[in-house]
Amino acid sequence: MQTSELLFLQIAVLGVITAVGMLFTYALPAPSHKHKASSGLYARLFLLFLWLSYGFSNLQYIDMALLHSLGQNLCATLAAYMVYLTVLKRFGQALPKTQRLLILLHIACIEALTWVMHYYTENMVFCRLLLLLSTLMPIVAAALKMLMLMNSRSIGDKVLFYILVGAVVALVLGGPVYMFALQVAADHQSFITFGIIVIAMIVFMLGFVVSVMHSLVIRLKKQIYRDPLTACKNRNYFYDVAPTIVRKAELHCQSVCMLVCDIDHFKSINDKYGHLTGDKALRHFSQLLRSQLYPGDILIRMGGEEFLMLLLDCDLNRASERAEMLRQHIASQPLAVNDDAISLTASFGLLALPAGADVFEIIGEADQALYQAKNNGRNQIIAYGQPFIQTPDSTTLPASSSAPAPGRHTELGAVPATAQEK
Ligand SMILES: Nc1nc2c(ncn2[C@@H]2O[C@H](COP(=O)(O)OP(=O)(O)OP(=O)(O)O)[C@@H](O)[C@H]2O)c(=O)[nH]1
Repeated sequence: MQTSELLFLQIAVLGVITAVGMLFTYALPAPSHKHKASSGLYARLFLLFLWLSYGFSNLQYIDMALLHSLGQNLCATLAAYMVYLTVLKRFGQALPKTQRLLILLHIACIEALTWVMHYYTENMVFCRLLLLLSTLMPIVAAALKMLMLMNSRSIGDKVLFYILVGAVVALVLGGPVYMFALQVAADHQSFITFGIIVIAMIVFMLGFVVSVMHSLVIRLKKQIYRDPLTACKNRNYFYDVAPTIVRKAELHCQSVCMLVCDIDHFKSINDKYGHLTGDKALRHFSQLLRSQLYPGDILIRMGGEEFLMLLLDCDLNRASERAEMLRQHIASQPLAVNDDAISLTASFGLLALPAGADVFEIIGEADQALYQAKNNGRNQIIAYGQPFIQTPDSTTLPASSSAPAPGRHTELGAVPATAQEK
């Protein structure tokens, strides 16, 4: 096979790889954010310009040196800027006007310098040096941008960042060797360039895809665990994540309390004011709960008007104080609807988690305490297995016969002193 045929074949194969890569990006889920959605376009343009730069690089073997240098420098620099733009758009950022002008100026300077060098000297060293610096600059800028914007907990972002750092290192160390020291026959050099470009395309596209897919997984996880009405965590979160949180707290020797609460007579709000106002009341209620959370606490809407809180690093004494404060806070913050004020109260079931407790089983006991609070007249707190009942006026009564029997969890501690003193 002749050299020209071989070159043509390599350009064609790289064209097919470019086309497949470009099609592949269309299969990626497009984010709704305008700038983020356009990152796929810039990734495709990166592939296209890299392919074109390979095409132009091969013109040197058929005596079209000026076109080769002008085309290669232009397309390789544009490909490097496409990497920068892909990163910028991945994080939803627009390209500032000044940067746009600087990029245009940079490209115009490169083309002018390339042309001048060709005109005055046969020496290609300057042209190659120019190419190396021109491609290096945008990749370094992309790596720095990535460092500033990336989510350090996202594996996808980390992969893309390390790929960019790898590209910078490869350009700095390998670029001069390849451009100035490698003395091989034309068809061999073209084949090496072909290999380098294919690797650059595959690695960059893989990094881009991993980064996009991983942020999609994070987004989906957020949605799966989020209650759309109140923006609290939902029951899925309780099933999937709560056991891990409790186990971690136990490992750090922290006590954990579970507080379930339920709005009293919520049905009558729906019946009297309608479902939309009922929804408003749920949002209002969840905000009241959220406003009383401490860092590390977890608030979950278990369904309907029932919420669950995991109070971390909090013993039963402190939890009963906090539940009482919460109860009073809810009762003192009616929901304003038109000219009306809908007063809300809630009933609470409280439980300190024994070491090694299964949260899925223990929630049944917290629910029993909650039902007890409802049966006792609502707007009160019952601690499961504790011989006291918290009444609406904050006085503590000894457990009546209707209170939950001190049983499996009496070892959790004595009646909270503060509650008894009140
Ligand atoms: N507006 C609205 N209502 C809901 C939602 N989820 C559940 N509900 C209603 O919440 C009401 C719950 O009623 P019940 O379980 O009888 O409880 P309650 O009226 O609060 O009475 P107690 O809990 O015994 O004090 C039902 O009417 C449900 O339709 C929701 O997302 N929005």
